[in-house]
Amino acid sequence: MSSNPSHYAASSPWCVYKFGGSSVGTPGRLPRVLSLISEAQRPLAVVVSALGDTTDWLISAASAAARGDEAGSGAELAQVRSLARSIAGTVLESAVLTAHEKTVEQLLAPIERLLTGVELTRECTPATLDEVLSVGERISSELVARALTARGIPALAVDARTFLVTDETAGAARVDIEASRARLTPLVPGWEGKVPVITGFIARSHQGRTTTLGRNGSDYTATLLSWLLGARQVTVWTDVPGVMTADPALVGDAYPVPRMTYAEALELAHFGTRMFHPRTMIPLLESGAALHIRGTTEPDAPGTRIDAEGNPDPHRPTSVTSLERLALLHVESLRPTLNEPLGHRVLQALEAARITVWGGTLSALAPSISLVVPQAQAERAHAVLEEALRGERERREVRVPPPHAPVTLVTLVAESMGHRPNVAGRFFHALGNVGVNVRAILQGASSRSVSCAVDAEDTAVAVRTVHSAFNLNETEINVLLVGKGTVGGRLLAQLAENAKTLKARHGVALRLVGVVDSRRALFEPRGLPPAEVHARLADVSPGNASPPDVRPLLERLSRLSVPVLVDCTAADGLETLYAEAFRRGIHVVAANKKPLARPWKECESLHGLARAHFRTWHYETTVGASLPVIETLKNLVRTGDRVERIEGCFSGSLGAICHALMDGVPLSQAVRTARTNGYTEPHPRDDLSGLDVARKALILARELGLELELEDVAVEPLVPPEHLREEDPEAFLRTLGSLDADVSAQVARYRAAGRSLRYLAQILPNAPGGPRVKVGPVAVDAAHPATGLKGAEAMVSFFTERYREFPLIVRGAGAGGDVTAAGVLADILRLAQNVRGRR
Ligand SMILES: NC(=O)C1=CN([C@@H]2O[C@H](COP(=O)(O)OP(=O)(O)OC[C@H]3O[C@@H](n4cnc5c(N)ncnc54)[C@H](OP(=O)(O)O)[C@@H]3O)[C@@H](O)[C@H]2O)C=CC1
Ligand SMILES: N[C@@H](CC=O)C(=O)O
Repeated sequence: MSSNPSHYAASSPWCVYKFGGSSVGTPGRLPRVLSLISEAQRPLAVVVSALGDTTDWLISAASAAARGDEAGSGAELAQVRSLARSIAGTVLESAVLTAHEKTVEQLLAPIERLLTGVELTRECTPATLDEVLSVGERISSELVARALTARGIPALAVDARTFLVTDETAGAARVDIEASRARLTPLVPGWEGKVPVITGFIARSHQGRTTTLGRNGSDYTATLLSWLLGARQVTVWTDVPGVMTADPALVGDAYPVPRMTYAEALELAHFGTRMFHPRTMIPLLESGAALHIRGTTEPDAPGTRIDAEGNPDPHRPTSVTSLERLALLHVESLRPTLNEPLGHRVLQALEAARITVWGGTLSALAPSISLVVPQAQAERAHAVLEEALRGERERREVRVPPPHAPVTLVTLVAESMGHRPNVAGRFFHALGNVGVNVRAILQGASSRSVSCAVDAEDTAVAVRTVHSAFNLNETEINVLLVGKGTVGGRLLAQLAENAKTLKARHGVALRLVGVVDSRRALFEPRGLPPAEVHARLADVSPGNASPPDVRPLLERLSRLSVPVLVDCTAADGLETLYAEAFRRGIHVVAANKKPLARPWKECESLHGLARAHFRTWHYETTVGASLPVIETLKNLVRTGDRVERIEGCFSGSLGAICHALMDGVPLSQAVRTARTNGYTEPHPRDDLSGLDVARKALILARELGLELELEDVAVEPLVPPEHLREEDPEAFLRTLGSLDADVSAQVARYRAAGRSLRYLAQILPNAPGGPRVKVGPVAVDAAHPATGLKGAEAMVSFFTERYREFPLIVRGAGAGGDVTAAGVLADILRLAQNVRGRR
């Protein structure tokens, strides 16, 4: 190839369009292709691929023939014929159609004969296969040229074999550019005033054999042609609106990159973008022509322009790719130094065995080596290394462990890598934050990309996380909500109300992907509109399991970026779900106190599990709804203060009930009102028994590091225990009526004595004889700080070494759907803040 770019620099008025198989071979799309051609500037050369899946069918036909399967081969060819006929039928009138069908038959006849030969010899050589495949593009170019002509656009079908000259390599031939130029030059005047519709992918060897140009060969034909014609621009029309920031199948928010350099495109092609083959770029690098990738379905969208300049904006988007089905090979040194560095020998051995090495890390001094190879070649590569390092292994100098597979190579292609700080830092920080285990790090020598090998199961989350850390102004959080009652219901409303502000002001895109209640489950990874959840859930028929099994949903949730399980139930046993969530890399935000009140050891191991998997478990709302009680306590402990006493009214419902009683409201009515206002637990018995307050006290005590159990909390219920046996909440409320008179009389006595009924909690970490925690009703005097509490107000006073004279007091609404939901939302946002990949 030429080493003198200026000699063949893009300077002619020619433009080149290339249309892929789905653009020309999907019913209904060809008319759009014809319109795009008719509107394009002239002179225009068009390159086409084979229609739809024609190439795959031809490959199958050849394989069937090689097996001697005449019927199978015929069936595949019948598909080729049928598609050619049906697509032609959409754009050609009957007279032209008949002529076209005749041409198709003429093109297929020699291929059928060739396949008969293959059947007889039971062998399809690569050269024969090239000949068979060539018919696909020839049918396509005949069709498009005819359809253009029929629309009054002069066009002619051009077989690229008339000018593209290659070596003899079958399957991926090398183009002889000078010989091709010599053949093309005399042909071009014949194209005057017409659109040449040229076969992509195929060429002819010096010896006159049909050859093909390998994967994405038609793109290569188009860029080669642009070079030969001196065209300034090649437009590749595809199904997608340009080169995307990530694979849209993995990342819903991926968007087209407006501009990039050839070098970036090459890097992307190398590391997994299936849109173009690195070879496609070579003619462009030589001539300086721009490559434009545009979508046939959105022809007015700008698409992606690839040229020498790329995008000068320092905040331009960055692309993330993934290359899957790989394996990681290690050579581990068992000695601090070796006599001879191994890198060269290792690479040489793998190269001799024709094993593709996608990348690796090795250094001149440290002998340990990591290499990424195709999974299909991993076992062979392992054997090759064992053999190559036999001496070292026998001397116990190195170890070659079995390959680790499957892994995926995740690559960030960033032109700015080399000249902007913290690109790699942000890449790894983002992955670390979502707990993706980076198994090996590879930085390209071009300093234009950074790659790492991750376990295959982490592919989606890794790609999404890196994509959002670099390309989105927001952190995307995916929420699975369990429980949609008082708190969960208000959370849904707040998600609907605040979504826009959260995105615009705080850069957080909160996506609700699933909702579960006691009977039904709904999951939609693309997101559920929170306002529609109640109606959508009502449409789901309850499954056999009640409550539904949430574990399969965790699997799906874990594949999304920043997955969060939000527990707004009061259900028992959710600790097992949390454990499963942590193991799967899912964060937990909970209003449910029960998992925190499990036996100390169990609870500690759950915290340990969260830490081990780098997950967070936020539960601020479990004490005092959205009052900052737990965070305040954590801060006191973190900053080295010594907590001497915690006390207060921890229950919003009991606060409201006591306050109503003092106002002369009967107990049964006070409890019913508290329940209606959403202050009580699903079963109000949990409040009146003191159990709910005991759980809160235990949660705070454990935050102090006290190894206490729920049974260690001394609990005095608000009403006598014999009235706390009814299981059904409604029936329970009715039975409370029998207590109304006694309770009212008692409260009247307190009032007469200038006292008020309050339900207090006290934690004494340093009490003589060991920590003491107690909760129960107290008739407090007028001077007591709890006397002033109104309605559902809660209050937590921290008496510490630093806050001895004047305690640190947290006070405010201690229950209610709205405040609690706001606290849950705040916990989710706190998590978002922590996991955010910083720019
Ligand atoms: N209310 C408040 O002021 C505060 C409450 N909290 C805590 O918030 C949690 C929720 O309270 P609240 O909203 O009042 O309770 P609700 O009874 O109003 O709602 C509970 C929800 O959980 C669902 N649910 C119950 N069991 C299961 C299960 N096993 N699996 C899946 N879903 C289940 C229920 O389903 P279904 O709809 O089918 O019945 C319902 O949607 C409790 O743990 C409470 O302690 C914390 C602070 C304040
Ligand atoms: N039932 C609880 C609700 C919050 O945890 C209370 O009354 O405080």
